[in-house]
Amino acid sequence: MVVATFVLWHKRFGDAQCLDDTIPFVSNTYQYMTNQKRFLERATDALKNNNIIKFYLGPMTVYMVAGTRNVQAMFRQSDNLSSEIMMVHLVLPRVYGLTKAEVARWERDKTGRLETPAPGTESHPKDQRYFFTLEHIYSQYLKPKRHANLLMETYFRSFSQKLDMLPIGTWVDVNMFDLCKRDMTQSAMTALIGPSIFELNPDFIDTFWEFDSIIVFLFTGLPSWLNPRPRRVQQRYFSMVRKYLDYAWANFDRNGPTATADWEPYFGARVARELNMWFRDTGLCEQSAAGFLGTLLFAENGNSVPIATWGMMEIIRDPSLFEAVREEVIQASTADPVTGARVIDAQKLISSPLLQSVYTEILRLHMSFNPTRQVTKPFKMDGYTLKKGAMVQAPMHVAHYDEAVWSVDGHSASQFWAERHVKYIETKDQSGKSIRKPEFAMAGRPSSYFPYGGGTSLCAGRNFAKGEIIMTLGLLVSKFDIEFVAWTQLDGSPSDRAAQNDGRWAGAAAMPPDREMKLRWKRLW
Ligand code: HEM
Repeated sequence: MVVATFVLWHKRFGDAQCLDDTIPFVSNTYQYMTNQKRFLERATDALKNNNIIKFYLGPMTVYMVAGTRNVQAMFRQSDNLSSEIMMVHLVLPRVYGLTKAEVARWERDKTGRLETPAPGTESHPKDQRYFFTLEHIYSQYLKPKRHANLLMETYFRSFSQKLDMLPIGTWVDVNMFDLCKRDMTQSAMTALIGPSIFELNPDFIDTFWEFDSIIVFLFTGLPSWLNPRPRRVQQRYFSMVRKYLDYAWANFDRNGPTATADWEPYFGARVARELNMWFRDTGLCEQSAAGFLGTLLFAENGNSVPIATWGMMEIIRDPSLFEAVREEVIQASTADPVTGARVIDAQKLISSPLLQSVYTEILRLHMSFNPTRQVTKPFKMDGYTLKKGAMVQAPMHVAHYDEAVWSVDGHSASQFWAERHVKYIETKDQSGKSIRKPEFAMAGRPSSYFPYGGGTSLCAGRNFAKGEIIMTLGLLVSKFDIEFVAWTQLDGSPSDRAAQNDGRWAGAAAMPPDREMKLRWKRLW
């Protein structure tokens, strides 16, 4: 009764409840920047009693929201919330490394991402509508199924070729996470930007994963004198991308027949080429173009690779799941009667119920990103007035682990359960015999599941990512007999437990496994 009266009083008079802050304005800020995992645990507890809480990040007010209506409101297109301001103030200068003058050009663009400029901005020059043009290139050349499928095919060809170099019938020791980090990443990058970046920079993959490990620090904006490593790694990584761009421009013929090809070796897929041509035409300096492209490579691999690794780890540790997944691959493929080599029907595999369920589970449990918007006009959410200038975040971790939404039949929300999203339908086969047919059906509310974010900044690569992840799982499970050997620390030393989410990535991206899985495998075809 007392709590209810307190909540009603707060709603009636305005502001959301504050998250405890031992030293006001300092403790929460420090924990948010240095231990996001613990911060999110505290926020999750607080959000159990209230669908909106408030805290301060330095001088900035931040609202964290949960619950169907609030999450939907946050992703809805509206004049009250913007994702562009954050991009201008945090992402472009800190992560992409754009110069001040370039950031200022993006800042002047208030027209939004939609085709029709935001009201009152109609006179802004069309060739300076940067957010819209970026969105337009993704909408034309990355999001559509046709382009996502082309990327997936190139990825799959390259990844298969790497596996085909292993001898047939011989047991080989493998570290699962390490293999995905190397071979998936190289194949996905080749599909997106072509192969030359690896020829020009032999240690590009290692540098990329080093960049992946410091990107959170770039976001938080800790000054370089306090922590110089992130900036150093960023510069080293972007100069490798820059070297690649210089080479690609020196060899690519913009007026030649490959300028509009689906894929060519210098710039790779059409989306990467269109982006690079636009960077050049719009006067973005070479180092900033490298920042853009380097960050796109992070978007492409920083989530897909750890997520696919989790998928393999779950499948390998459960032999009956391994067999069931292999059976689905057999159903979705044809085999050469002599060599046993399989031709997998990608579209059929991607719509297989069990694999889709596994894919949904691993994204639910391991993706942890806080989609963020900034309040441009005060407005009401869940009875509270959100102040202009404040940030609003919907931490997906809170929604994805909500027991009330995801817990079923004794399988708690925090547990991986491969069949959580499979429903069995009673039907009849051709002979009229009753059969139970599995179908994919999301077990919880869609508004409690948003691994790809939502609204206008919904992940542009999600169609490619889904195909890439499911095809990787299907290929590995059908191509190899696999035996689990041991869990180890990431440096190879023994571990007394299985992998868990590495909390250093909490709130920022997919949380990778904090342990390696050692295994033996034997190629079958
Ligand atoms: C498991 C895989 C992936 C996950 C979970 C994922 C998730 C996300 C999330 C959460 C966002 C931010 C959305 C927001 O701010 O509301 C995002 C943005 C983005 N992602 Fe992905 N992503 C994945 C794979 C990919 C791939 C393979 C690509 C391909 C290049 C890609 C390209 C992008 C781009 C370009 C954006 C920026 C979109 C924009 O601001 O308009 N992502 N992704």
